[in-house]
Amino acid sequence: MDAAIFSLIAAIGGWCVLRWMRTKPSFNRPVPRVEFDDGDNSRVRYARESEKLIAKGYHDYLRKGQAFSMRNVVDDRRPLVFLPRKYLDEVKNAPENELSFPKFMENLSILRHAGGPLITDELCHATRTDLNRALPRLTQQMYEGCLTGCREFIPECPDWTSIMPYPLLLQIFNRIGQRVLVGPELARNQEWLDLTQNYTTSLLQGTNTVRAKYTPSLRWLAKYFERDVKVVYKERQRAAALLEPVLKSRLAARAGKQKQTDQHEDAIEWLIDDYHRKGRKVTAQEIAQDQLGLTLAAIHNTAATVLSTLYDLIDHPASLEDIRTEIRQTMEEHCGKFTRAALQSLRHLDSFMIESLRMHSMPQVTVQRLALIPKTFHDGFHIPAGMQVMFANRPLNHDPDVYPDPERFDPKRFYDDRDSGGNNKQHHFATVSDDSVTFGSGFHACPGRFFAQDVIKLLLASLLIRYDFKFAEEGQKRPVDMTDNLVVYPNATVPILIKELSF
Ligand code: HEM
Repeated sequence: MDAAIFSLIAAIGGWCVLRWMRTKPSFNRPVPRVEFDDGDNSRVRYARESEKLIAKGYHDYLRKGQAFSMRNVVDDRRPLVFLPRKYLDEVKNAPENELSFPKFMENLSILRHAGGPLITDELCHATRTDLNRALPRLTQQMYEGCLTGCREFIPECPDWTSIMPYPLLLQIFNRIGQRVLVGPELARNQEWLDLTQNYTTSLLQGTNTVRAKYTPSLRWLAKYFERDVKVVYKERQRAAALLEPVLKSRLAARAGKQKQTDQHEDAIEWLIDDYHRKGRKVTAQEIAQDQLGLTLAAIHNTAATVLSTLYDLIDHPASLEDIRTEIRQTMEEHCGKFTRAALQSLRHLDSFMIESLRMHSMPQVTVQRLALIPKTFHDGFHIPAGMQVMFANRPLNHDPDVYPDPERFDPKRFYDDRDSGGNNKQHHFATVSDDSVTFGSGFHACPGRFFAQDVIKLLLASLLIRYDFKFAEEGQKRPVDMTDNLVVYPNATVPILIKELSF
């Protein structure tokens, strides 16, 4: 009996040591930890001021080719490891079983424990392949969606009228986005629209609660006790219930060979295709998970990018006029319609959007990966399994070695480059390169960026040719951005003035 207890204790002890060894960071070179100097390194401080620390780490270490680490408020056992650019190629090309983006996301947002959708292969495939192929055919439909959205959500404003722009932009973008993602059956269903619009906020609330109240090993309990997490699960169930009849009818149409599939060009159809290609039956629960995953990836960050660009346009009235003229000319040339080619010819707008995104990029960090096994880089630098690695995006966009005079907003910074450089591809809004990682890099680079680019242009075109905008106060400038952990948002709490243009 004693021997059995002794063996059990020894086994548990051995398991603890092994676990400790797996989780204990063991870099083979110093990876300095960057913290606030005044000793206040609280969770709240990180949520609000992480930008300062990342900028400090970028300046003190990354620019010199050395990695640094920072507190990980999601899991204190594993700090966030920021890598210098010399490792970008190896990270972006690393296979999934070495450095994983989906696993990173799952860990960072505690998706599994907060009821959030996982990033599935099917949802990535639908975006990367099918959505991007369909985009040229969807341009005019999306433009009409923008016009209808503007008419429906923006109040009549023959004189200067105060509006809160973000909720309006969000509603318009969600309407257009859902037409492409979920298709015609639910794109005008108010319950679906409310659910998808609110889902990101519910999930954020759920993950914040789980983070704040539960240590990593007890997070699985949250779904039984936490109201915020129960709400997320309930919304997911409701999404599946709304999708069930749509899925049934689409599958029935396929079975009856009514050729109805030809009529649909949306993510439901692409997802069904992908599940079937893999020989799998698809359920409403799975489609709901993928639809909510797409909603999460697409809706808020694109609407916030429109808001951010609009703020910059108000701050630069001469550029706004140039862009308005460019849009009008393009529309005349294309008989009032929008094609992909017409969108691509909006070069002033494109250059302005890239500059706005450079100055105010929302993700502070991108190309984020979880090391599933230990990884050794070309120069011998070694990171242990379990580390979360990433690249600092915002400081790169403000690095004077990459962008001369980086704090100056230059609306034509990328327009001129396109003329002189000969390599037009280098400077389109959706382009990713080693100098521009706002949309990530490598295989996992945001597959929705072309869709985001097109809708942002269409929405701005619809707004600028119909309305004038200004800030409420004389001499007022763009409000200061707001930080929430690793994301920086345009401040959406400020009203602006809008007025219909007279022709
Ligand atoms: C301005 C808006 C957007 C920004 C700034 C943005 C940014 C990003 C970033 C930084 C990543 C991670 C890339 C990496 O780590 O290498 C990503 C991934 C992703 N994005 Fe976007 N995104 C935007 C809009 C969209 C839209 C509109 C969609 C869908 C229609 C979308 C779908 C996705 C998906 C599915 C992934 C995961 C890709 C994968 O795992 O392979 N995004 N996005």
